[in-house]
Amino acid sequence: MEDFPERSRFDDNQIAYNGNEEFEQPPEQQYEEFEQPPEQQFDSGRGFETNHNVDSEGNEFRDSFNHRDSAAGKLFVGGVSWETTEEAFTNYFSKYGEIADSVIMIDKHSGRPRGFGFVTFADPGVVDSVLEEEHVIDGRVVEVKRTVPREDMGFKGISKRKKIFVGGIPTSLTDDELGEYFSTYGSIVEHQIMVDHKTGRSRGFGFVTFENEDALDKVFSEGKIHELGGKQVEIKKAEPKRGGGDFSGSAPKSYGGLGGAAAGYGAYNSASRYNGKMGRGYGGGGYPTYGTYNNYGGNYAGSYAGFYGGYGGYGYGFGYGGPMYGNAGYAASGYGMPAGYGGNTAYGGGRGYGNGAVGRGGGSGGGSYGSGRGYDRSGGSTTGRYHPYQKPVDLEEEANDNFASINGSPIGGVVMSFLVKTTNCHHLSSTAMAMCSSFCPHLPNHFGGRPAYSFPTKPLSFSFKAFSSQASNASSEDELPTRVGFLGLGIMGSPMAQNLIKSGCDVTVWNRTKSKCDPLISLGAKYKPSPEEVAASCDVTFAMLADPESAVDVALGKHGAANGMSSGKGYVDVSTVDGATSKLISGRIKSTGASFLEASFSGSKKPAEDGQLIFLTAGMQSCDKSLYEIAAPLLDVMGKSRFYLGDVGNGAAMKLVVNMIMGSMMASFSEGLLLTEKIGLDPKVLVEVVSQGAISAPMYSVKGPSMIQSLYPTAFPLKHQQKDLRLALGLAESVSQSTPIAAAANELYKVAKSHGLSDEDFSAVIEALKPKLQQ
Ligand SMILES: NC(=O)C1=CN([C@@H]2O[C@H](COP(=O)(O)OP(=O)(O)OC[C@H]3O[C@@H](n4cnc5c(N)ncnc54)[C@H](OP(=O)(O)O)[C@@H]3O)[C@@H](O)[C@H]2O)C=CC1
Ligand SMILES: O=CCCC(=O)O
Repeated sequence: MEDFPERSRFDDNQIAYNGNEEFEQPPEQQYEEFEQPPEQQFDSGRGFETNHNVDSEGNEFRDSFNHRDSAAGKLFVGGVSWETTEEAFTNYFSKYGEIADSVIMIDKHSGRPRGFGFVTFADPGVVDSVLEEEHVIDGRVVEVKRTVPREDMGFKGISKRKKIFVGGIPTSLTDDELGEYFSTYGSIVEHQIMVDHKTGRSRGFGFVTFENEDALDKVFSEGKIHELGGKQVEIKKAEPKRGGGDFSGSAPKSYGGLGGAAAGYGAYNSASRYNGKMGRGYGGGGYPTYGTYNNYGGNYAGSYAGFYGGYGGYGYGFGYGGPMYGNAGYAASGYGMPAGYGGNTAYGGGRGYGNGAVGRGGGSGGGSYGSGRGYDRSGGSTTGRYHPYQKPVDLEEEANDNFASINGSPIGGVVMSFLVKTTNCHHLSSTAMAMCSSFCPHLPNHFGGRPAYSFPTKPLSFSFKAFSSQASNASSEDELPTRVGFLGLGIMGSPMAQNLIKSGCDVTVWNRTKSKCDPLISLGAKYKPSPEEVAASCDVTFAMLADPESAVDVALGKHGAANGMSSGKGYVDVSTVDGATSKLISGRIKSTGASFLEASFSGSKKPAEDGQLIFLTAGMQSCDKSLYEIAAPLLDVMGKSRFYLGDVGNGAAMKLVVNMIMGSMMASFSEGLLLTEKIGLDPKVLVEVVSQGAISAPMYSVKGPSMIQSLYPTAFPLKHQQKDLRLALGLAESVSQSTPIAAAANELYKVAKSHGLSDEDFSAVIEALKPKLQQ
């Protein structure tokens, strides 16, 4: 699904910056290791945040008192309901003694509470008794922790910032050129463009350390955007790394998933530390800040939470990384919550799981690469080894990990039915692994896969060969084709084409409604007045059209793309269509001597903006192989992973199955929301409850709050969801598979459409269940 980069490009950083503006910190810092358990991260309270969340203008937080003077009586209070007012918060604690100060932290961007606060007692002596008790404010159990002055945490000297992060560095820029540019602001101690350790290619960002802070002031006095190597780069103050790095330890001291950016302490040693409360994942500060739907784990989890997940918001299992994205696994007994609370881009890559009775979260996420490796297989020692960049993964280790997670996962049933022996599958996730067939072919060298361990074999009834790959590994050696066409600039096509442009491709666009081309033209795209002319002028042409009819029309109609195709060119259809349509287009394109690739995808608007789509490709056989290799780096610009599913039609089929599930989930969720309300319960609480349990899905947490308000900002139009259900039902029919749930859901979407909700987000299906629409 939607919303949620390693590429040797700025997109890495874009996720952190452009995709979600919340984070103040460059990715490198977001991924720095923690050495503090969550409560200590909070411990320093505003003092801490002063270091980490306040931007260069220093205006993020209310600051009504000096924490250094008052730390003795100061407590951190986490898990505070959004509903709780400061007055209620203060009143609650006043029963323990005179309050010197109290504050609920507010997100500076959204103005919303961040789910935690601080209370300072005039008499530090009362703190112990407060800590001894359980606290419930406005119906919600809150966590109260002692704070520790930052001075005691070994972060001294942190304010001496002389280092900047530079993002968006053109890949052609050299280290020397970086140094040369910034040396005009002052003496430089060190400068470095970060490179992909595997390929040696620039990752599009770097660091410059000045000799003194004056230089820093000078460089920032000219703004955060500088022109370097002909491109605009963005500078940020960098935070010094703190210690830590290896989180190996014994169970009682282990942290769940030390992951990436907002990494989320998966389920921080829940049993022992939290007296048996399971799965208190301190996520990437996800708790209070619901992003928009589009943001999924992104905004939501990491949202404004300050850059180290654990610091800012107070996870409580609200971040994502849940089954759909994060592969946050579930322990067979008692889970460690679907911990991964990603940060900024936060699809928690988290592998939360645990084999013992003690759930260990596997929080992760954070940007794209939080490895979030915290887990505990047996209740014994825990390896919380953290590496800022998860990729490449250790196949064997990960395979084992994922096996554990699959077993207990709520999607386990589905996944297990796909489980087959895998060889040479470059593993991405449990889902990805599950997709690899026993016949997984030898991947092209650039896939770099190593033999993985074998899952228990269960034969597939499908004959396709499948493999998956994480985007960055697959195409690292490939060059981007220079001339790329893009047909269809709707909700999805526009951000996808935009990412191609930003990555340096020479993009030519066309859209039926020409005005939608204008923003892309202003970004540097060329325009051609017909699909035919786009195809004729490009090496590879992508099509992102509404439905089978428009996909056929644009590809095969008068002045359609096929007319401009010829040998050596490629056509990649990324629209959601049925297999038959895909085969029809493929056949006609191939008849021109060109190649065809099917590449539908999962993910919606925000992942499209963030280059985090999940491609479901097919059609590499025979003549299309080279197109696959050519298209792969382009798909990697737009997406985070690719599955290869075999013959043309399989990509479409997989996409339809995914969307069939999604459509039913949304319909069912809608019923639940309305039922909750009808029986006098708070649907907001339902959203919270769901988000903390096994059925958690980003979709619910992100869309739920707006659905409750009858708001449906469109990310995925309802009409397309109904189209996908219709096509999926056709697919099911073709193999005599019974799909009564999807059929019922389809009817609901049809009702919604008939009431004019076609262009609303598909979550508007809830309206079809409301009495006024049912009459
Ligand atoms: N939104 C989402 O979250 C996702 C959508 N998808 C799928 O991607 C496809 C596009 O989705 P999305 O961008 O959301 O949809 P939009 O409705 O926003 O865009 C549809 C695009 O198709 C074009 N189009 C429609 N009819 C015709 C036609 N007859 N001839 C030529 N062009 C036509 C539209 O042109 P014009 O601007 O002129 O109307 C527009 O460019 C759909 O198949 C959808 O199911 C897949 C994954 C996620
Ligand atoms: O086809 C649309 C899928 C939307 C999503 O994956 O969030």
